[in-house]
Amino acid sequence: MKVAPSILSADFGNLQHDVEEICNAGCDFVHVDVMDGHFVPNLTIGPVVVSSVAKCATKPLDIHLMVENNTFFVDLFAPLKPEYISFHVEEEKHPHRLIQKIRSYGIKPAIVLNPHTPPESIEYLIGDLDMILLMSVNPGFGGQSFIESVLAKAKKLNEMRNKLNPNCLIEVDGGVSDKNIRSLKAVGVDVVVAGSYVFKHDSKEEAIKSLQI
Ligand SMILES: O=C(CO)[C@@H](O)[C@H](O)COP(=O)(O)O
Ligand SMILES: [Co+2]
Repeated sequence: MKVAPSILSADFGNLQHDVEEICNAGCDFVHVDVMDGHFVPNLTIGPVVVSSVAKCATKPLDIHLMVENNTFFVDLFAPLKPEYISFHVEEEKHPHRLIQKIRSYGIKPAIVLNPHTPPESIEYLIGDLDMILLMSVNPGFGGQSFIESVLAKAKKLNEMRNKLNPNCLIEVDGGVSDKNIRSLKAVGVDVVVAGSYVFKHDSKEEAIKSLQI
């Protein structure tokens, strides 16, 4: 299991320190939550701050867009060369076109599904994706409780991707901890995002290792 700590739970007054700490502690990706105050009722960081994060991160960035105007934000973040840019399918009229645009920048495209969005909604996109991100909380905030129904959804999605695109990873984001990591592994999840669980631990290394099962 790969682990992407979400810097939403970092200390923004000491962001460089916290980014370096999770990278040195052995995380696989640095998860960056971009919120615009419209798609979700919260506002986070833009390309100025994320470019500082990119400079001190020694692990690849996993940018999670929670915004209304996806194309505008893809153009804004592409020069920072993240490994992944993911966007919410609920907020995109032309997801296939946006996947092509992300790939044209040399970035791996990923799609995010909110807790209520069925995996079947992306059946005809799976072949063009590098990762699918399942939200296991309602997007917008860290520190929420894990929604159990995502386990059945991940199981169904795992069957779909094994058939249609075995190289496409499944990522789960929200309320992930050592309490649910085994259940997530059992249904075929490849990558977990963990914000509050990692950052509340004194030893980031122990926290990250406890999820890398
Ligand atoms: O995208 C989001 C929230 O919208 C996440 O990436 C959270 O930041 C995860 O935080 P925890 O639930 O792990 O505290
Ligand atoms: Co996220």
